[in-house]
Amino acid sequence: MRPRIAFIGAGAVGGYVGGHLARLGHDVTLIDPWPEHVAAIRARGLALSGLEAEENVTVQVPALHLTEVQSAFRHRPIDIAFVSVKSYDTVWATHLVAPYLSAGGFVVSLQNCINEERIASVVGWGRTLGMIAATISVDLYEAGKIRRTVGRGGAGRTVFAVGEVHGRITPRLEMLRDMIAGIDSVKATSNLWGERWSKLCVNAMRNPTSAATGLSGNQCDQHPQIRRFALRIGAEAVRIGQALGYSLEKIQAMDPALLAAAGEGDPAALETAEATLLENGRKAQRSDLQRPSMAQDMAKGRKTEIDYINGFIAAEGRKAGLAAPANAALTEIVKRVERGEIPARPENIAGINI
Ligand SMILES: NC(=O)C1=CN([C@@H]2O[C@H](COP(=O)(O)OP(=O)(O)OC[C@H]3O[C@@H](n4cnc5c(N)ncnc54)[C@H](OP(=O)(O)O)[C@@H]3O)[C@@H](O)[C@H]2O)C=CC1
Ligand SMILES: CC(C)(CO)C(=O)C(=O)O
Repeated sequence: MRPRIAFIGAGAVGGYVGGHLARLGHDVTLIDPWPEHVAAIRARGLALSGLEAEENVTVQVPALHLTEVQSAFRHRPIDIAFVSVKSYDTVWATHLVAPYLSAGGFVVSLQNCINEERIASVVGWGRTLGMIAATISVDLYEAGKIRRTVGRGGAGRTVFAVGEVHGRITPRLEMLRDMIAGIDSVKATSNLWGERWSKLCVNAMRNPTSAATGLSGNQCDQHPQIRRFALRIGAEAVRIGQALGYSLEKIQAMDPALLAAAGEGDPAALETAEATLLENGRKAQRSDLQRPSMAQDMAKGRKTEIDYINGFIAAEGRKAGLAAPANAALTEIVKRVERGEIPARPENIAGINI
């Protein structure tokens, strides 16, 4: 029998992955708190788009509001529950589906940041897996409509990674990998924690810079001061990750050592790193519409994940005895923009003097 799959959070990432799995014939149900989004999917299907015409599809997929979960699942338990809400919503989202998991059912964190422990606090470590959307960028720009703003990865670029918390490659992990492979390139990793911290470094560099300035991903890379500040953010995050014992992967196509040296001002490393950031956008065909999820939140007037990204890095740095002044300063700036105290503008970062 096909595994019964539920997505708690059918926003940009949950909706994109869930919608494509449904298109591929999997037994998917989307669950979301935004009533208009659920109503739009029910009325017109979920419209998914990308840079190429063949990526544009409308998928008919069952969509539930949170209040409908108990009646939908009480007789047909869930085998795979993807949690794809913002980090601050992780615990309640896991509680929502925990009672409906089948005997072998498990929960996958399809999120940024490091939320596996939050999920495990509800369902236990044995039922917790991680999935990293490493090089995708999507946004829920209108109820029922999600667009991808970078090119497909295919053989040239691995888009997703799935991993067990203990690092072993298990049959259920291989099943998950094979399922996701229908959407885009994916690897089963034995280094979930290293992948998680490496993606945290990417998010720390890209998400708040765009959110605090109002610039798109491409504009941030093209702005010399913001680009260099992002490298400094990345360097602090790398040093702290290493001090905590993570085995880091490449970060935005850079070796962690190169990124750290660049952010700390080594001229040769800086030149290579800056060129790499600019080249990445071209290679990924990043559209000028692309804005990281935190910038999307800011534009929608929604709460950001800043405390789970740069704020978390600074807090972990304190534990490791390493200062993270750039991450701490950017956390405060994002919070000020979020509270409406200052507008999002390039000067917020270009003017930082630490
Ligand atoms: N977007 C991306 O490209 C990527 C995101 N991620 C990560 O995936 C996780 C989920 O993020 P993402 O999918 O971007 O989240 P979204 O913001 O797109 O969706 C999350 C929830 O936000 C609400 N929401 C979104 N837009 C609106 C709107 N216009 N009006 C009302 N409610 C809205 C919905 O519920 P509710 O109102 O209850 O919140 C929705 O379920 C996060 O951890 C993120 O960091 C990872 C890789 C890439
Ligand atoms: C697209 C990407 C990689 C940008 O940092 C992301 O993860 C996000 O938007 O949260």
